[in-house]
Amino acid sequence: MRGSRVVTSEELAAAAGVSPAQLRKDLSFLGSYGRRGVGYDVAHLERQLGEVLGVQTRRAVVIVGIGYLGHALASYGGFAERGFEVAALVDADPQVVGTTVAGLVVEPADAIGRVVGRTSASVGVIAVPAPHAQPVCDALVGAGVTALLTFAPRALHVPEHVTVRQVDVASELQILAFHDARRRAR
Ligand SMILES: NC(=O)c1ccc[n+]([C@@H]2O[C@H](COP(=O)([O-])OP(=O)(O)OC[C@H]3O[C@@H](n4cnc5c(N)ncnc54)[C@H](O)[C@@H]3O)[C@@H](O)[C@H]2O)c1
Repeated sequence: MRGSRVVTSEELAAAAGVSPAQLRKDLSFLGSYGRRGVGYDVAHLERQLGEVLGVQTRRAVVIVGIGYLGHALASYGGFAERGFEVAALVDADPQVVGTTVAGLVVEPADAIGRVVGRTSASVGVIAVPAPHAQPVCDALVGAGVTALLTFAPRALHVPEHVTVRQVDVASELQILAFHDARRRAR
């Protein structure tokens, strides 16, 4: 697909791991219809998906909490190709502040307002211990962040205009264990 001008639903379906019929149906919901016998125009499809997913514009991301998880996230190279730029890193530990991680100097927690203002970040990633997650969330929201991804195992309270997604790997493992146990019991 990379470098191609057109792509068939069969090729896209194979890449996505779904059936061609399902893929055509899903894309049709987004208003994308391929040409019979030709396929989908790649550039057009990319634009259309970008519009629907709201990822056309590059978004700056601030990661708060540069411990094990924050380090791994900051060093992950895969966000840029999805339109997210890790623009700043923040931590409360004086031993961590001032160190360089993935090419960025870690900034102090009391600078969240300035950091968000400088980077125009609309996305905040929270990777601090659970008891600190709400104050960090409040600081990010107060600074203008409207989308939050939190790894802390704690429900966050946010105003209506803010979207929160919580990643809970432990829950995913529990779900996996549940399905595995059921399958073994059969
Ligand atoms: N969802 C998951 O599957 C999953 C997996 C691993 C960890 N976690 C969670 O992610 C979070 C981070 O985990 P970790 O292993 O990286 O922890 P860690 O202790 O290695 O790192 C936490 C970092 O947050 C910083 N911090 C603490 N309070 C802060 C504040 N108010 N402002 C800014 N920085 C602050 C600390 O200085 C530290 O560097 C924890 O809440 C943990 O429970 C979730």
